[in-house]
Amino acid sequence: MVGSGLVVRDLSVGYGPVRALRRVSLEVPEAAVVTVLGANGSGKSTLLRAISRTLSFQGGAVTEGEVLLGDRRIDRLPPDRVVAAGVCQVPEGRRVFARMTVADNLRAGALGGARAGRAESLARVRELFPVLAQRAHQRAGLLSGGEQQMLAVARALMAAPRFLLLDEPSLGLAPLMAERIADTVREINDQGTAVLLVEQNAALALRLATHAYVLEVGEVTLQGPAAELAATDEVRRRYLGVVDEDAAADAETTGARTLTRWEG
Ligand SMILES: Nc1ncnc2c1ncn2[C@@H]1O[C@H](COP(=O)(O)OP(=O)(O)OP(=O)(O)O)[C@@H](O)[C@H]1O
Repeated sequence: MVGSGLVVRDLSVGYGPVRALRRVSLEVPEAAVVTVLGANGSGKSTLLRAISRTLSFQGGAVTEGEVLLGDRRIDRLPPDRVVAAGVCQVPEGRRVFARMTVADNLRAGALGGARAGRAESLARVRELFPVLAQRAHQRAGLLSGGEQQMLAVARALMAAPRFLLLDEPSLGLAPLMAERIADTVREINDQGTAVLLVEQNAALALRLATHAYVLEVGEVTLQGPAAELAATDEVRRRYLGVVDEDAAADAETTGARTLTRWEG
């Protein structure tokens, strides 16, 4: 799969004098689910913004490194061209257009994608999220928090991305709704879309992902197969401890063989 995936290489990012990422490297193979775990402020959103080229809207800039999609560098493209290249971000905080209808939100999402695939994309999101089809003519601001998150994901899918960047999709949702979102992420991936998932809910993220990275203060400190990462003392204590002991216990049996510790 190497060669067609999304590759971040030695990426450093600053917001003025604030260094938010230091030489971060990561790979999302085609059709994989990869997760990035990290505490508040560790740089997770910054990483997604750097890939989607929306950093400048937040006053940030890449200072070194590159982002590749297959053999093509995408770190100099404007954000709409990144979408057209097949990489689409769902930002944190379910930013839907609250005054617009559900249907118009979806139409807005399709603007970045190829015109030819629009009907197909719409059929796909209707099937994934029947509730959005039922509420097509309702204002998006009237949807529940979980439904708004579905709409944010659906809107991104309208551009028919090959790589979906998800920023904390479970944030602020009740456990049952978070599970539904997780099921949807799995289904989206089953349909062939690769997912780069940023999450504070490590138990949920490690269940979905095949490969995981831990970011601490802007640096990758640990990476490896998700099951093996979930078995490490560090991840269990810092990211799984209180959240989900069952996941940690399951993971314990898998052992940790191929983890790579990154030394600064
Ligand atoms: N627009 C900005 N201007 C200045 N500094 C910023 C900006 N956005 C983020 N930062 C800083 O960059 C670092 C990384 O922040 P980032 O939001 O990427 O972390 P995060 O892991 O996504 O955190 P959270 O889970 O709280 O969203 C933090 O030190 C943060 O204060």
